[in-house]
Amino acid sequence: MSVIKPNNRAAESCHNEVISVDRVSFSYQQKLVMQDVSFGVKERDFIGLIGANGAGKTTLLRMIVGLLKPSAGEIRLFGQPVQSFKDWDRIGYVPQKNALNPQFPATVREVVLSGLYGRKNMFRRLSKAVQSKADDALDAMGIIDLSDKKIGQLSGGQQQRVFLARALINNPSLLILDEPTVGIDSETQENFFHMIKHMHQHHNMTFLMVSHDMEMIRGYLGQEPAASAGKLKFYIRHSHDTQDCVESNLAHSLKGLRARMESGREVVTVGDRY
Ligand SMILES: Nc1ncnc2c1ncn2[C@@H]1O[C@H](COP(=O)(O)OP(=O)(O)OP(=O)(O)O)[C@@H](O)[C@H]1O
Repeated sequence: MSVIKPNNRAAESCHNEVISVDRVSFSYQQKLVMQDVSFGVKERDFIGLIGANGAGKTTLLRMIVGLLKPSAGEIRLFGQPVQSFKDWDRIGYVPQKNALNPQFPATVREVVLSGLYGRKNMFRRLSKAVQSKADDALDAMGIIDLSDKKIGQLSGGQQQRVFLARALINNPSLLILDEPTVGIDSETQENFFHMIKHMHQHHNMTFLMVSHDMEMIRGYLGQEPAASAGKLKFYIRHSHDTQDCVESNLAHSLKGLRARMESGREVVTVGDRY
């Protein structure tokens, strides 16, 4: 049995849990891939998931995004069981890269817009607002100039940026990335990591990322895994913005106090408590 207890510091934080994996096991037919795995991801955490080939990393991500069903246990997203979760716009998922056929007919813009397919009928004329969302995502990835190119004709690194732009079009708060830099040259890899660190630190996004790039993982998330389950290892960097937790707790107390005062249940003179 491998159980990762939700991390203590994260459990104390004021941030909500965005992913909760509770005693999950999974088998493909008779083949047991993982057993009794538990872990939690809080808002603004950055989790690096590491493990040897075949350890079950992709399987775990596919269960989290609802593409596979656990054989046992439960997964919750933003507090909802994954099987009844509807708010997929809050999550961007970039699956493991597959080399695209150079004849693949879609343009970069069409691939990015397909991130909205769940909600939009693509046969309708797209509104200006939707087009501008695509522009924003393309711009954020630095590929706006490639908008009208066929995606199959781009390099691996450029294609990966397109898939990330597709995941970003809904402005998600959680990004799940499965080996996003496989097959990408080291300079592009470095730019890519720079970009996602920036999104983590300045746009308050939460990340769950599978990677074999130990240099990046150790450099950003620490030298040692914070937890492990079977062959899976979890490197974790929490949000350090304790200040906004303090402010959020204070705002919460003040709101409660105001409500009590308004209902006449409590009389407080300034200076009584603060
Ligand atoms: N569709 C499938 N049917 C049967 N077995 C599968 C299937 N997909 C994966 N497996 C097996 O499940 C195990 C876990 O696979 P998974 O792809 O989750 O591993 P991984 O840790 O992501 O590996 P890698 O680092 O190579 O991407 C492997 O032994 C794999 O062969």
